[in-house]
Amino acid sequence: MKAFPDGFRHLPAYLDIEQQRALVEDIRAVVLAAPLYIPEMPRTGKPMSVRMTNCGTLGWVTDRERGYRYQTTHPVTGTPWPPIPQQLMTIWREVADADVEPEACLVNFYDDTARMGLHQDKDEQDLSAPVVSVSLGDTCLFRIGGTARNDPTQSFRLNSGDVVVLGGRSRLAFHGVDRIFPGTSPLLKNGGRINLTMRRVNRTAQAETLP
Ligand SMILES: O=C(O)CCC(=O)C(=O)O
Ligand SMILES: [Fe+2]
Repeated sequence: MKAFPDGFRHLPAYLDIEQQRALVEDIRAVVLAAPLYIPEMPRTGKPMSVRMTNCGTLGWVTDRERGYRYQTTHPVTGTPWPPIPQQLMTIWREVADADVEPEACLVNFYDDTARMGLHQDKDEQDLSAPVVSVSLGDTCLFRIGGTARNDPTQSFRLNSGDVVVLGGRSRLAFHGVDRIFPGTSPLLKNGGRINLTMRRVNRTAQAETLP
């Protein structure tokens, strides 16, 4: 048994190839409605290597001036995000063990050289719901540690169709993507990797009114 933090789950090959193909078609439609854009690091404006878009009532965006945030509209086109595809909502209901629905689904596209530095997902008000991630296309090397940046980390491969749940004590675990392994999946015609992360952002109205 690997010593991952409580609440971390890796579900290998959660989606079969037909489910993966159907999801890719859904994401193609999302990207047509809400094109991938190049996110910028806060303050420095340094472009990230991953291209992004979102679906859901809220989307996670970042640029030099305003930094990391959730908003209801695409930062470039100004239009509302398309809805989260039903297949993704079903995965959330199956694995999230939460009584709320996700508001945001971040769509990350990695080309062969893209990566994502070690970070926490902590821009959400509601940290009781997990982050649920779905991987499609080329395999990546994923790294996860503890809740402090310098905690020891472990690395493993995420393959197309894998689902990861960051919940409980792993909800604020540092994690990142060190590299993509090009040519490891035939799913995406032009190669690369898609990662979809569903997040609950706002606390529920019910929770706010309880004593
Ligand atoms: O691509 C991945 O597997 C992780 C993505 C991620 O950590 C994020 O979008 O916050
Ligand atoms: Fe993340």
